[in-house]
Amino acid sequence: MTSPRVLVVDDEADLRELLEITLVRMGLDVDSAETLREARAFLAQNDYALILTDMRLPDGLGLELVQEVGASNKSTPIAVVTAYGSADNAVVALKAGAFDYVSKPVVLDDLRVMVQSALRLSAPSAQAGSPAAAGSASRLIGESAVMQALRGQIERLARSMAPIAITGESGSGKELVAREIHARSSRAGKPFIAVNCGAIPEALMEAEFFGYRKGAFTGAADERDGFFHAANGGTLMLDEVADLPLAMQVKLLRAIQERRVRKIGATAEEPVDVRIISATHQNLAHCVETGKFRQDLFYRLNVIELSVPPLRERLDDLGVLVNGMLARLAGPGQQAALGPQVLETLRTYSFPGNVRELENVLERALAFANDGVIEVGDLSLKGARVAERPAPEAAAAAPAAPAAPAAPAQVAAAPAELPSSLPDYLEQVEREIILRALAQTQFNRTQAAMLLGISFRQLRYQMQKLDIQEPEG
Ligand SMILES: Nc1ncnc2c1ncn2[C@@H]1O[C@H](COP(=O)(O)OP(=O)(O)OP(=O)(O)O)[C@@H](O)[C@H]1O
Repeated sequence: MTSPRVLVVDDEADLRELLEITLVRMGLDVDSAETLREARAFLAQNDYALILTDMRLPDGLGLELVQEVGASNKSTPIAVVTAYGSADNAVVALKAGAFDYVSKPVVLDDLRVMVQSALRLSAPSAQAGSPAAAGSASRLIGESAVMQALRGQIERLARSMAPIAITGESGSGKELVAREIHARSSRAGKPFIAVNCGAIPEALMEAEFFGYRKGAFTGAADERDGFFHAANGGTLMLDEVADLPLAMQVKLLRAIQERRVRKIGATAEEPVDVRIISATHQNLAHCVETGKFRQDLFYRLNVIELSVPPLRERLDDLGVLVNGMLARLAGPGQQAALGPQVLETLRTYSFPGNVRELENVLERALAFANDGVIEVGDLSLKGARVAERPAPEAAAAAPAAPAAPAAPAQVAAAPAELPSSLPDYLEQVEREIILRALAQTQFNRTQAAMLLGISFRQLRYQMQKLDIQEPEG
């Protein structure tokens, strides 16, 4: 079996030699070129598992090669060597389609990690074993034109290390898209860690992201890894990234730029190999304008933007989405289907909560449905005018009666004032109880969470969900 072949393009003899030696020691065959012209000649003759090019070459920029390789249909991973401190070059190269970059002076460990990652991409055996190549069922449902375009982008982006910023309304599928990118990448065998940046108390953030050494602070009884270590070799998704406090943004930028993290209480930094995907339903550029988000971190995270369209802009997918969800929601051996006009009714709804709301609507409707067949009356769509269902007593009183005909006008309204929407009612109750607990504890969320027997994070999450804000001042 022949060794994978790598093309090194660099006019600096010392660096070229260092790269060559390192790659040969990794068991690779290496060709070297000093100019773009030589590189093109090699590329015309051979297929490479990886191309590694310097940015500045005597007859042009390495970037040109990145673009040419990207435009060819070979999809060879190409990485650039960038000058020290030249974050701009790295970002520009990644935007142009580079697989990854290493900065000068080249740290050999970083180089090896990058090369191995590239080789996993080109190795046919590795691909055959990966869930992606096995044609693994994608959880991302949808055949509309926008979804097909999104799938194409996912496939392409899965082959690079470029940071991706996913935007889209709440519940539109941002996390699912991030998971899909990870699952289709050479990192699929390593962890995917999703972190809700808004749900971590500020005081714990550094420890959560970077970990800590034993004894680093009171309560640090054992050494602990942070998210970066946990995601090593894989993907770290920073969800609701706009919620990061400014102080943490600085530390995160450093970690992303240096690809190194220092645990609290540690003296040395440790290398981490993590692909960053960020997501937010806010307008991050606007957060930069208002000073809530650092421009430099924005620039680093936003190398590639991916936008997930809201469900109301891809209603063509409603049918397949519903089928996929019902198949999952129906218990084993049970059926779950839509009755007449249900799909049409769903089509008229705007789904402010997007796919997550659709899931919730179906789950709830299925709980009300007879024999697993959801009727229009089983749907409860916020603010939508949906035909009323017969009063529950009518159904309960005649359980044997098959599908009662349309509600007769004389069915009396329930005397005990049933809520018109159970979820809305429960939200209201939940809000009142949380507010009472917060009032009792002068808005000390830790204590309030304890009073309610839930974790701090759960409370914070519920507060966000119900839009409960701490009073000013
Ligand atoms: N295209 C899709 N096919 C199947 N399920 C989907 C699709 N899009 C979203 N979902 C489902 O909808 C739910 C919400 O998706 P997800 O958590 O990815 O959204 P999000 O945009 O990250 O939400 P948030 O902004 O609240 O973090 C999940 O249960 C997910 O599995």
